[in-house]
Amino acid sequence: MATEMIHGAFATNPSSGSLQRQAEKLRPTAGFGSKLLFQSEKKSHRGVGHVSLPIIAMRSTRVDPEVFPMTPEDVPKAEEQIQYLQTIQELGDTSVGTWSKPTVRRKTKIVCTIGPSTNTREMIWRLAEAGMNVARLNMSHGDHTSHQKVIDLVKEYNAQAKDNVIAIMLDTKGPEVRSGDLPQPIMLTSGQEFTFTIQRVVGTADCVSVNYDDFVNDVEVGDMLLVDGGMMSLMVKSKTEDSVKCEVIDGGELKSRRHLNVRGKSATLASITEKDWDDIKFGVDNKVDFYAVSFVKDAAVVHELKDYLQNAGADIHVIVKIESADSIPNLHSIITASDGAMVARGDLGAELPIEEVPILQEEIIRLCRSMGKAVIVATNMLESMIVHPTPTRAEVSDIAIAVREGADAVMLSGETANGKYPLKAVKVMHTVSLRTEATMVGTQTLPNLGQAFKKHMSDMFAYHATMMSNTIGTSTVVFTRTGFMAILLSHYRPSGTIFAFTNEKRIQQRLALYQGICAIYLEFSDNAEETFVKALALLQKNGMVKEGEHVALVQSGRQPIWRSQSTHNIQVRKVCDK
Ligand SMILES: Nc1ncnc2c1ncn2[C@@H]1O[C@H](COP(=O)(O)OP(=O)(O)O)[C@@H](O)[C@H]1O
Ligand SMILES: C=C(OP(=O)(O)O)C(=O)O
Repeated sequence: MATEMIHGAFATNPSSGSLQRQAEKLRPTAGFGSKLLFQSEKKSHRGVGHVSLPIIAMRSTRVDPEVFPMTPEDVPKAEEQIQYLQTIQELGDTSVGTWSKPTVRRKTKIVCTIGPSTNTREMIWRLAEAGMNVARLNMSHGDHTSHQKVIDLVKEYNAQAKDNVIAIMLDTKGPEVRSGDLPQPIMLTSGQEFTFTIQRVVGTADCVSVNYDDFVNDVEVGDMLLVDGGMMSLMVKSKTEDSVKCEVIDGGELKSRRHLNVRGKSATLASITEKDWDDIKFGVDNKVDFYAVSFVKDAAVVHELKDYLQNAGADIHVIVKIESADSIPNLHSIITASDGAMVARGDLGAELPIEEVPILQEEIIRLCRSMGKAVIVATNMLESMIVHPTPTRAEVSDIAIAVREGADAVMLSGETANGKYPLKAVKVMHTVSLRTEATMVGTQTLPNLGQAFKKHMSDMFAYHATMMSNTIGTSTVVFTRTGFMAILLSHYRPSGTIFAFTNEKRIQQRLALYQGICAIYLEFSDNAEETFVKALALLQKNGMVKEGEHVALVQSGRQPIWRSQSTHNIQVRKVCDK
């Protein structure tokens, strides 16, 4: 039975696309060489009911699986089973059992860009209370002093928060091409002539500077220039040594420092610029949790950054922004080298035809999930809420699609950075995600985690813990020092919350990005059982689990915590009053 379940984890997803098929080829074929023991234990502990279903794998050499049946009292009674099936039929849902009713928490995380609308103490607090999980600092704007202030405020918030800590993501400016400063916004009208110059000048009604000296060399007559992600477009008509003359095709209002893209082309600049290295060092000094690296084109740049971080002794995860046309042929190697990816739809939809964006979004999410990497969907999610208090129906659908596709997080940019309704935008994202997730219970297919976890014992335990918690409709409780096991569980997308206990504040903060994880700081004691009891009591005290509720409890991972007692351990426990 156990062996069949393991194979089930790697079953082919019939709806998979080409990238998934590629990942399928990498799937593990061999078993895990572990010994499974199903045994019952009736010891009662303070705040914890009977240990009903421990599954423990001892460290062992390869042996055939040996399965012991559950004790009769662990098998639900016949009438309970009938009631359970009736509930399933009524709800049209295959995972929520009658064993327990866990509290519903939002699983998809929310990334908020912090800017002039939200960079105060009051707004950081209110954003966090409204549902922000990750604060994003866009290094294309502001300076180190203003970003430092935000980092300090988030850390101050985290110091007093329990289960709701906020991760910090530093987004590099990268080799982005932007128009220069204008004294005030100007109107571009279709048919008019307009010039971009590489000279550092303040813009006028018919000319603006560009921040990239090779711009003149990179563009050719006939190229289509997109301003502000395609809000305006201009056709290149002629070039001189330092300027590019264009005809405005689609006009609009041009403001200071807007994105400039050439349709179908990536700038021939290194992905990490001198300014970026300076910002990266600022991130190391401030111990941020994630870098979002702009305009990554190949895996080499990710390796370069990871080497730098290792030499600096910095434990910061690297999220690659997929936004460059050049990155698409290298998607697999780029994502393999990284800790996760962001579908940066703004620049992506400017460098590539816009109709490619939803297709790439789906494929990038699928690829990340098959490889056990985090994935964020970004840009324009609630764009109209920058100026309006309610979203368009299309924006609501866009969030629902990202949630259904299995993104770890959805992101707000201008909506929270400089919009009029930042808190309302977060609330909309929260409620739409929660509502969508409620329709998905038990329907999320398990990802093929590919070769990253090939033959790793923890992979099998994550799979079985997910099966157990889905079958009986429980939350999962995991103990993790590095975050590895919690992240692995998250990729299996169990239907209940993953309560991840860690004794590292940094890990608690990092886990804020991952789907379904509620990370809680806890000092681990030398004794495993004492720690389990303390963790369940804490969950109960905070109303995260209720008396009578079951939880699936996991102790596994790359660095098992209580190594002397066992390396891997899954149990089902019933929470009961002291
Ligand atoms: N730290 C900041 N300081 C000032 N303005 C900011 C900051 N972060 C964001 N903004 C403003 O919010 C807008 C939307 O944020 P974002 O989408 O991250 O930027 P962009 O689209 O320019 O890359 C920016 O264009 C900028 O006007
Ligand atoms: C997220 C994006 O990047 P940025 O906001 O840095 O332009 C994007 O292009 O969609």
